[in-house]
Amino acid sequence: MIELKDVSYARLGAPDLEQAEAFATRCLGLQVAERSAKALYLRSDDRAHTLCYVEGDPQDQTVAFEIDDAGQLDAAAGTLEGLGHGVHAGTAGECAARKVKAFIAFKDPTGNQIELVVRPDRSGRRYFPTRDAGITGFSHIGLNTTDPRRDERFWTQVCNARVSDRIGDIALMRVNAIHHTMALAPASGPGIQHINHQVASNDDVLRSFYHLAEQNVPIVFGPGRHPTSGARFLYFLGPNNMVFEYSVGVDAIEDEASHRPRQFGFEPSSLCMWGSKPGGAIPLPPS
Ligand SMILES: O=C/C=C/C(C(=O)O)=C(/O)C(=O)O
Ligand SMILES: [Fe+2]
Repeated sequence: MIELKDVSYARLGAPDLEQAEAFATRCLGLQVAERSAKALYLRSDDRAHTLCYVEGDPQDQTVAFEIDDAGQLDAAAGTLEGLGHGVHAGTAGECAARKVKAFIAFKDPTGNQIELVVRPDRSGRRYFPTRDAGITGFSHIGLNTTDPRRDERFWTQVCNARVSDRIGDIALMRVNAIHHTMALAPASGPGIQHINHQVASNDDVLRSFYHLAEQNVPIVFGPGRHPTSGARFLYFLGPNNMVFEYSVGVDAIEDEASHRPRQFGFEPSSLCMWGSKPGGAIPLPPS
């Protein structure tokens, strides 16, 4: 079994790094860790980076998960190869570009680009963004799936993901005590469906709602509260239509052994207990 410990970073292709930087710093509230002509590294917590925009095609989207050590990385490569997944071991240059000691890259059954990393860099400096969005860290991702049952089997039986809850066929899966680190969202092809950052308080969610609306950032869902994890949330669009989420108050799974996934219907009330519906925000009064 491949033992995922946590989500580590997302790498997104972007044709316009300046636009990505403006969004990340003025809207989302990340800290620029490093910038070069071809890449922009962003921090959201004590890690050296958790999001990297790389000059290129926005369809090029990768998510990385941390595993414990090099021995487990070798074993993971063997397991994946045995199952017919092509595995690429990161070169020294590729490891440096990801700020990790070692990694392997492969595609999940939908074709999502996944990296497993060992010893991602931490920063000795405190995370200190230019905009105070109250972010406490990169927490989970939504991953597209073209076959939810197949991909749930892959993540739970090959990796150590456990289903915390399901909404219709959307599995919310954990790899540690946090309610979910990944959510599988039915789609017609691979890709990252959304990127979540936790914030410190309900106030942060609502402050950002007004801030983002003022910056003309499209709000696509919320403010609301998920019945599944209990989190208060806000979803909005970033560069190249990537969906970002702020949330606060995601449940922890208290007792790993006794937790049973709950089944929610695929309907608006399963997505938000306050009545918000995906696709539209509360209209703001004219200023
Ligand atoms: O629309 C449902 C989303 C549920 C949750 C949650 O329970 O927190 C998410 O954050 C998610 O799937 O992204
Ligand atoms: Fe989410």
